[in-house]
Amino acid sequence: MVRCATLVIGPAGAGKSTYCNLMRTHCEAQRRRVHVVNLDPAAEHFRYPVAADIRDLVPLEDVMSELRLGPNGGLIYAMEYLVDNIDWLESELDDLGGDEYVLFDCPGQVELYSHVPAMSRVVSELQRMGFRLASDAPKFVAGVLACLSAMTMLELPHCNVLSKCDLLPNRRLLDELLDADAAVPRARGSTSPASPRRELFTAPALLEDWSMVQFLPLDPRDTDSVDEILAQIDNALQYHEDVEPRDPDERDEDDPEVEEHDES
Ligand SMILES: Nc1nc2c(ncn2[C@@H]2O[C@H](COP(=O)(O)OP(=O)(O)OP(=O)(O)O)[C@@H](O)[C@H]2O)c(=O)[nH]1
Ligand SMILES: [Mg+2]
Repeated sequence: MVRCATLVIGPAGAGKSTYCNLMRTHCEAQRRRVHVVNLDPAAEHFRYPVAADIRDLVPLEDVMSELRLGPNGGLIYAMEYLVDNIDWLESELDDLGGDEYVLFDCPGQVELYSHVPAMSRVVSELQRMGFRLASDAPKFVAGVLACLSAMTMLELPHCNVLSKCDLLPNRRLLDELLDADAAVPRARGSTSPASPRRELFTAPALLEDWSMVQFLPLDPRDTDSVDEILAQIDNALQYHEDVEPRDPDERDEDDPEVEEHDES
């Protein structure tokens, strides 16, 4: 049985849950079954069918009121509680059955990916369960250091997504920014005083020089941009190597059909 999963991480409001729903819909249109698991104890609304929900194990409100913790302390406690009760997640994931591709919609708090070991322990446990993992971070350029921190802490293949590119008034500027070969000579050769725009050109280009961080633009209206991200993740996970081909007419009884799901 192939078990592949992506951890979708990124700052609060970056678009993690939207990404999970978009990727689920996109994969299902290609007859690839995807499960989305909520690992954010503070989440409230879902636009995707939730295959497993950490709030069933440890609701954040209960942690905060019973232990008199604030939202951040409560979240860290909840993630550590998950690690201590990993059997619960293991059994939920076992129930999904079949060839699995799981998206984990993760909490946004950066400390979980920098100095608190809870998320890297979750990663180790998922690997012990036989999951091939990649992490996928919807972020903007300013998040690059947080992104590097998460990459080194989680030690997983990583695909960095620039979310919300549909909101850009000038997409050409972004494409120039992401074109490292063009940007480096321009930034290095320039004699003009440092400007925010020049800094923007230099930072991602140098990082790409060191093959550390690459960015993929995500425009939810552009199927090609979603395909490109999926292809990068599949490549990192070697997803297609072991997957059994499915009959195009085959339809599993438990194929998800719910398009809109609101827990509130
Ligand atoms: N235009 C546009 N809006 C987006 C995109 N992705 C997310 N949004 C919007 O951004 C807001 C936050 O998106 P979410 O998917 O809830 O972000 P999140 O990272 O899951 O947020 P938290 O779980 O609170 O950390 C919502 O209003 C989304 O509709 C995108 O690619 N384009
Ligand atoms: Mg979310």
